Amino acid sequence: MNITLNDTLGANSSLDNTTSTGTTPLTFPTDLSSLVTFIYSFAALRDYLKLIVLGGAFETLRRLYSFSYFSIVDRFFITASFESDDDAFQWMMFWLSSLPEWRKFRDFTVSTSSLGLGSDSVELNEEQDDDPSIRKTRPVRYLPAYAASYKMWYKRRWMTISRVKEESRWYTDKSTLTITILSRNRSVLDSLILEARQKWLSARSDKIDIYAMEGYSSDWRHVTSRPKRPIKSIILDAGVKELILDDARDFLKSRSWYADRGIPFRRGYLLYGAPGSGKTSIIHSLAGELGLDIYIISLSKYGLDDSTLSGLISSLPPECVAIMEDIDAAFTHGLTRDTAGTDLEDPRRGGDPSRRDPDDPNSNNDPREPNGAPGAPNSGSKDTRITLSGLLNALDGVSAQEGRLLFATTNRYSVLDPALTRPGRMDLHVEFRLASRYQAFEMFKRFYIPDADVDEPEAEEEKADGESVDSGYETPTKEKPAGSDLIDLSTPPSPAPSADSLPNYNGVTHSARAPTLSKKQIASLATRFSEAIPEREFSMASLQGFLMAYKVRPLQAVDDVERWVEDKRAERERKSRVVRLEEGRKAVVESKSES
Ligand SMILES: Nc1ncnc2c1ncn2[C@@H]1O[C@H](COP(=O)(O)OP(=O)(O)OP(=O)(O)O)[C@@H](O)[C@H]1O
Repeated sequence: MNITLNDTLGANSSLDNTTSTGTTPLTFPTDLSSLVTFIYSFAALRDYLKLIVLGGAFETLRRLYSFSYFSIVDRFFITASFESDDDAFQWMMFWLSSLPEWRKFRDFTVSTSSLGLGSDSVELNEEQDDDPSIRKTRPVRYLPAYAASYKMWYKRRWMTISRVKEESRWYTDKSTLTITILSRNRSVLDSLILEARQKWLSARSDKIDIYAMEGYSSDWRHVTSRPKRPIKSIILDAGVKELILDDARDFLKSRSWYADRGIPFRRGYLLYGAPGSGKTSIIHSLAGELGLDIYIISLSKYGLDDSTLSGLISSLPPECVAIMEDIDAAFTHGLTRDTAGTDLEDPRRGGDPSRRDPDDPNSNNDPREPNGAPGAPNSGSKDTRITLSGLLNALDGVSAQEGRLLFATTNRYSVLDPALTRPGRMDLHVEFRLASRYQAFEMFKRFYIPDADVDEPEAEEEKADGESVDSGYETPTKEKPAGSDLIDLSTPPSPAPSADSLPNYNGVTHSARAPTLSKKQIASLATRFSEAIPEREFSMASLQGFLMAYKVRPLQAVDDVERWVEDKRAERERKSRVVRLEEGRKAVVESKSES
């Protein structure tokens, strides 16, 4: 093949099969060096070639650099990532915000989004919290900025911290915190994480964390942190609180005792009885007392099935308080072993606790005498999600978590299947009844005597000037009140105060309206109040509701309580008449349609 080069600049070359006059015929190079010379003779190709060689060299160098960088990082650095929906992320953020170096950085994301953080210390200066107007907004937090990389020393080791935003499937604001430490020893990371967790825990010793089920998965999600409720604020019949608390404490100390005997290390508590009698409150308070977090299992949650439930229970932490509220309400007609399954969303089921009147005896308050027809086996709905056997398996199957305290509550004790309530699943059954006079007395006292006084009665014994002060407390006697079979009651025998011995209201503002009463006067008023409350007829929640309306008017509360009792009784009578009428009407319609 002949090639004709018709080009002086090299750019306008043309190749021709024919040799023409005035052109220099070129033969195509057959060896490599003449090929290079041949290509090199084209100016444009020459430039391209230079570019390719240079680019290739740069790329090779870049790859070499990143390869060596990452092999050095792999060899000499430790990298850990923390995801924002995980507890460890919160520990790290809390720890980070407590470092003096953190205060020196100048590049932040300022956000009111909590990212699930319960930590206060990532917020702005605490002094500003005192301003009541600020509490109307969500707390502002300094978070590590997305683009920034923070460099600092940790235990004389170089460390960098960065945060990367993730596009999540669920469109939630998810991010990952990455920490890189210059160290070949992983124990540095271990100690950093332990330190962060310890800091987090000790800063939160007055709070409990509450977790709930995450969507349809078997994961737990941090919902909120709450201040611990003092156990003293729960007023129960004498001995009940101590019984539960001592039992739980004893259980937590007995891991090896259980192991030695081959007994699964789990404890179940069934709190049953009247609505508004303090079942939920005591569980929260107890968790605080034991320093455990709360995990709420909502059996009636749409989409919960046997395998999710089992996954949830097996992923509980080694020590925690798990709560199943209204355990009967998860099933249409109560739990029986024959229950093939139930329709969780059936609005017709009788167990909707929100619709019950806590003080209405017709509303199924007394668990021993349930109003509705209990325990009818479910015929098996197509919407079945959770079954009794699924629940039993989750409670004590092989995957059930060891070390947890499970609290189940119900207002309808008698509809529960014995398999569910047997020892091993529910080891301790505690009944909560409507308020006794003792409880009414104690509630009144707690309501109007400031906390500090209630918690430290000894401090009141002697005044600074030596004058003794009656704390208003009576030593509990062994005498039992009429109608109470559970309690040791201290009924203060103090006489009702005479009208002129009571102070008058002395101001117009909210706080000034509250008269200054001595403990003795409060105790006397509490006696009058409790005498007006019929034994076991009203729930503690409704007594609390009544007193809330008299927040700073204890005298008026005592004056009005009898009328309130009458009104409540009349209202209850009215309601039960309506129910009877409706039932009568229904019966007539049914008998007509049958005939
Ligand atoms: N024994 C009690 N001592 C102090 N407060 C109480 C007591 N019982 C109820 N309360 C108050 O009543 C309210 C409702 O109480 P709680 O939710 O604990 O009742 P419950 O028995 O769990 O009711 P339900 O069965 O309807 O869920 C709370 O605000 C709580 O402070």
